[in-house]
Amino acid sequence: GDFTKTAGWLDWYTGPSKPRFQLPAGAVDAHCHVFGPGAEFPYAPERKYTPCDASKHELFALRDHLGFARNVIVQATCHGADNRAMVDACLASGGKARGVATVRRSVTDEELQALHAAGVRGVRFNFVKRLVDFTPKDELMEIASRIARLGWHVVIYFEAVDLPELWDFFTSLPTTVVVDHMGRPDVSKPVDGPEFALFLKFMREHPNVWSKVSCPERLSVTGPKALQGEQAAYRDVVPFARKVVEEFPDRVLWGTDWPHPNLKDHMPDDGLLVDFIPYIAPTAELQRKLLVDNPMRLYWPEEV
Ligand SMILES: O=C(O)/C=C(\C=C(/O)C(=O)O)C(=O)O
Repeated sequence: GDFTKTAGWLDWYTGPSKPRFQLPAGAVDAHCHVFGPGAEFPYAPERKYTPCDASKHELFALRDHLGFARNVIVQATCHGADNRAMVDACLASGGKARGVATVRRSVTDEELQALHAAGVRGVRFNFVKRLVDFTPKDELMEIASRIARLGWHVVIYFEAVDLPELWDFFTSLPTTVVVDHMGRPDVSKPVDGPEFALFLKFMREHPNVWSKVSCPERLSVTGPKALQGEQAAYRDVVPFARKVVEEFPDRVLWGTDWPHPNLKDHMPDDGLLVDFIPYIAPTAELQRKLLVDNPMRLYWPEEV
């Protein structure tokens, strides 16, 4: 396959800083990926980008460097419905990683059982048009019904402008639903404006809906530069993420999103991303729920 990087696709940040923020014991990086290595785990022919290789070894080294105890490894679109790289990393983690897979309606019950045995606890439905082609809703609902019987949840990735048209489908899903990156709000709009209000309504009216308050680097207009003094990096994202954490403290997750696919203008220092957490979860209790209690309840319920 073609292992060259797509134009402008940045490699992840080499030598991330040590976070100043001390993660609580047992913290979970609840959104990250492994890519390839392409020679062993080829990228999907239908992919819309070709990443650089990003192995389980580098992921686990980052986990230890930042102070996380566990990972949730999410299938990315560059591997399509070929979950082998993610499964390989889960199996190599010694029980410290769970997975979220991508499956098609053709997946067999035996394949689902094998994914469960490897530590998979959810499937991912991606609606971001630059990443995937359209999948019929009846196929997705069929998959959701099948995996619900395994006790799995559905992770959804979509852009805020598409929430209205996806609303009926999302609110019909028969499982816990976890939204990636708050549904990508436009943070140049007011946090109390109608666009973000629709997302908050989605969570308010549907207690089965959770959200990751991750990826400020994807959403921010002000960027990674912090103002003098106490201002956070990606300060324009803080009001949005903090609102979700404070209103739904038991239904939020956080992740690095390493190795940060498809970022073009800058590559975040993962240590800096961890230092963003206290700005959006300002108390020790909120931090413990966000980083330990919530991901453990969802991914390692047998240990809670
Ligand atoms: O990694 C992310 O969560 C975000 C992106 C990519 C994917 O999720 C993917 O390829 O599956 C993106 O916004 O490009």
